[in-house]
Amino acid sequence: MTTHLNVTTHSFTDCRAQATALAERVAERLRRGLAERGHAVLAVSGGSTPKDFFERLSHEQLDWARVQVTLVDERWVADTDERSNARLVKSRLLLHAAAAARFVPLYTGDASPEAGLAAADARIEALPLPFDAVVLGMGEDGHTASFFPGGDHLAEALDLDGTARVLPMHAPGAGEPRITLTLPTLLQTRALYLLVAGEKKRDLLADARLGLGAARDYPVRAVLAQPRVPVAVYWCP
Ligand SMILES: O=C(O)[C@H](O)[C@@H](O)[C@H](O)[C@H](O)COP(=O)(O)O
Repeated sequence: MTTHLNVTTHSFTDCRAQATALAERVAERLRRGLAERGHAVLAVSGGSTPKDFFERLSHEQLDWARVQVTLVDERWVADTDERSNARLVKSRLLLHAAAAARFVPLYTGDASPEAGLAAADARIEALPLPFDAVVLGMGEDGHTASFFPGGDHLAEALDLDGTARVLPMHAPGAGEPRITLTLPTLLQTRALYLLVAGEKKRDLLADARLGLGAARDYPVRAVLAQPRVPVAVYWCP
């Protein structure tokens, strides 16, 4: 098997500069989608790293009313919960110019991700994919989206030949039940970004790229090693 590592890293000494650069890049992608197709679709991650990027992106001038924004994954909690990625996107991204965007949540209000799966799947199916841009993050355990080590649907979620668009995920490190877009769904994108901060994550990513030691099995390696879409890593200390 040939391993393709089509990864470019953009390193910044300043995290605000990183957030600004990625916001400009993503806005450019959205503008191109609007110009060429009349609409654009963006999928973003939750967590703490993208906050500055979201705020910066929210000020970009473009026709947000024709942009749909969804999540690469969601913690199965109400959108009022402080762990909710929807809450984060609403409070940090869908403001200013970006307040006009249409948000497509993954959380359905059902009791479990399994119970909400069909409805969440229908929401993603209704999007005019491919995405114009997908922005991933990464945890220090090597997870990305909700592709957690030891996750109950991990193999299925990473299967490039799989047909599922979204899957539930339960994992020891996940905190709560999750729902996640699968890797083949995330790779239906015109541009793929991985936004990471900190030296520990930089080293982990370097090991994952080379397939060294424990990093060989980190779920993020599946993103770095896939042959379909180049990955642009945006890193700051
Ligand atoms: O809902 C989530 O947890 C995310 O989408 C997840 O994949 C995130 O990107 C990483 O956990 C990094 O999170 P931090 O930015 O908080 O380190």
